[in-house]
This record gives sequence, structure tokens and C-alpha cells, in this order.
Amino acid sequence: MRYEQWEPYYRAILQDFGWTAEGDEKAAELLSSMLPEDTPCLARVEELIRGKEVIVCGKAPTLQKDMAKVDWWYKYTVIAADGAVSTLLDQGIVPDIVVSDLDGRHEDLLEADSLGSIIVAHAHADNVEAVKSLVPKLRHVVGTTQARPLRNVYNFGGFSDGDRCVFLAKELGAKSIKIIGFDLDDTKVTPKKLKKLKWARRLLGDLGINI
Ligand SMILES: Nc1ncnc2c1ncn2[C@@H]1O[C@H](COP(=O)(O)OP(=O)(O)OP(=O)(O)O)[C@@H](O)[C@H]1O
Ligand SMILES: Nc1nc2c(c(=O)[nH]1)N=C(CO)CN2
Ligand SMILES: [Mg+2]
Repeated sequence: MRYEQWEPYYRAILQDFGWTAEGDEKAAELLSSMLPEDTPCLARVEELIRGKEVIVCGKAPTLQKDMAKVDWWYKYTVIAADGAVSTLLDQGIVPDIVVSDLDGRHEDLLEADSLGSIIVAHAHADNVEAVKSLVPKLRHVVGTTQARPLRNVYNFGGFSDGDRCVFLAKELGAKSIKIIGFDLDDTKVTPKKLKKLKWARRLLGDLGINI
């Protein structure tokens, strides 16, 4: 999705949460300054996705049960949304890609990185400290922002980690996208999280994915 297409959603999200773009823009600049000018891992991310069957794993409480129903993991490019990486690693699955705003368990993000997962690390106004502490330790990183993209910090569209996985897969031309570990009606989450899940439903709905 081009930024011009994404921007109206971004403006509406900022308004809904009472945020301004400035903090996100500063966070994106910081992330940019920590990364190489080109993004060596991006070509690999594209290779993993284009024309491939992709499975996106969210971190709903149903994830483990949903995982048990997947017959053959190796036919998929596996994308984990943040905390889902911990459940996947526990079950012996190393995701190809982890999409994270770095509030998942840092040990698990580092373990996945050391096992070859590419971490699509998202900078926003509220995770600057995590960006500072974790990004220098990662070996395979692609930087993202929800604000206007920079030369080496991308915006594939999407807001929360789970829907950003799906936008990434769409944008880079996945052949199919299977989604597990999503429960967008989960009532056991905080009001802020529920609001994020509502946005996920709306954004995915506009991609033609109704869950
Ligand atoms: N019931 C659910 N509870 C939590 N996450 C869910 C649920 N259903 C779908 N997801 C997706 O799984 C993603 C990863 O979940 P996790 O709990 O790690 O999120 P998070 O990192 O706290 O969320 P975020 O940083 O996006 O606010 C979420 O971004 C969300 O899109
Ligand atoms: N400023 C800000 N941006 C976000 C936040 C958040 O808590 N604050 N959470 C997100 C979920 O991944 C995505 N973007
Ligand atoms: Mg997160």
C-alpha cells in the first residue's frame, strides 16, 4: 500500500488514540540512524513471501490450539506477530519472519534472530527505549514505521503487529495468506488492546479479509 493510501487510516488512528505523528516520526528517524542505508534483509523477506503460501500467527489465546490443526508447517512461510514467536519457539517452530514493535519477550526475539528469523522491527512513539536497547543486538532486521516512510524504514501498511504481518504479506505478493491465533472479539484483553483489535478488524476487512 502506498503511503498516500495508508495516510488516511494513520490520521484516523492518531485521532482515535489521541496521539500525534511527531513521536512516531522521531522514533522512525532514530531507527533509521541505527540501520544500514540499504536493507540487506529486505530482498530475503521478499523472496520468502512472493508467490508463497504464508501463515500469519497472532498471539490470541487460541494460538496453540490453532497450531495443532496445521498439518504441514513446511509448506508455509511462517510470519509471527510479536509475542506469537514465543509460542512458536516453544513448539519447535522457528518463524521465517517476526513482525514486532519489540514489546514481546526480548530473549525470544533474540533467540529467533539468532536462529535466522528476520525481525521486522517497528518504531513508534511509545517504544523508543526498546528500539534503543534491542535493535543493536539483532542481526537480521528490517525497520518499519506507521508514519511516512524513510529511505531505510518502510511502511507496508497496518497498525498492530498482527495486521502488519498481513499487510506485509499482501504488499510483497504472497500467493495465499492463512491466519491463525487471531481472536478479535477477545474480551479478556485491556480496553486499549481491544481498541487495537477493532482497528485490526477494520484494516483487515478493507483488505478483503473478514475475521
Ligand atoms: N485475542 C488476541 N490477543 C492478542 N493479540 C491478538 C489477539 N488476536 C489477534 N491478535 C494479534 O496478535 C498480535 C500479537 O499479539 P501480542 O499479544 O504479542 O501483541 P502486542 O505485541 O502486545 O500487541 P501490539 O504491540 O500490537 O499492541 C497482535 O498485534 C494482534 O494483532
Ligand atoms: N504510538 C504508538 N504506536 C503504536 C502502538 C502504541 O502503543 N503507541 N502500538 C502498536 C501496536 O503494535 C502500533 N503502534
Ligand atoms: Mg507488540
